[in-house]
Amino acid sequence: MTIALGQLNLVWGDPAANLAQVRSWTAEAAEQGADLIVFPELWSTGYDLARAEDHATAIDAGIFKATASLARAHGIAILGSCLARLEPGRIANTAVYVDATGQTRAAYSKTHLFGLMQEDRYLTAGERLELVDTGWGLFGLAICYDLRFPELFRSYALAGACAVVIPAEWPEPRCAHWRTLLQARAIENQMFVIACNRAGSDANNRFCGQSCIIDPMGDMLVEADDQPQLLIAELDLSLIAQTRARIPVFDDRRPELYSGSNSGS
Ligand SMILES: O=C(O)CCC(=O)C(=O)O
Repeated sequence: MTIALGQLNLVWGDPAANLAQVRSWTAEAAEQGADLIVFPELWSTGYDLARAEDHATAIDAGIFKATASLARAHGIAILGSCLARLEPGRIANTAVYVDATGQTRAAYSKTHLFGLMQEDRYLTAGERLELVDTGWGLFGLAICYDLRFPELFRSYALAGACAVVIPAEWPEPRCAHWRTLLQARAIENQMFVIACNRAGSDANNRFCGQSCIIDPMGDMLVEADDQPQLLIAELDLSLIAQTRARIPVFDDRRPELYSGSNSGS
């Protein structure tokens, strides 16, 4: 499976300008043979949450519909998050996976809202985790701040995920956390971690880029710097079984000793 990461510099509050960038990068990724392209968190608007009411649409309309058409036109799956109107009065930061025929296969609303970006003021948290069957394997969905919650990743691993995909807008001052936590999630769960951050700045933050794909041993298959760029890497999914056979973490777990939501088998 070949995966592209579209590390864009976003235009604040301008879905048309951001969609134009997404269009051209999707075409390029498809030309280069990618099966899936991942874009950053809230790629159509950035963190323009004060105008969330204006930007949000149902996941079968607006920016989501345009993304589905793009996927169909180029025969490539697309994942990234945008503002979604889930029901009247409820707006969420929602990552949607559309397959290469333009079908919406999964929608995950960020379950851990990030107070530093005022998400708790404007958005409603998602209430469930979401796995998508990509045709190559099950991928778990997470968004940015979710990275700080290892239980979410372990839940996906226990449910059979071979990768977790993470669109993000992760600010520069905590770049070391981004890199370290992504690597830890890949190593501890012996799965692929596919993370697409944004580049550039908005009025409040500078973002660190460093989008990457990490394999089940924790090795970087591809890694960006802080500039806008399109990255492409091929995943060898057999590495998951190889890694788990060599270091059998999942056989050696002692769930009976753990408390909390991951105490099951
Ligand atoms: O956890 C962090 O430091 C960054 C999280 C974040 O920027 C987000 O969730 O949008």
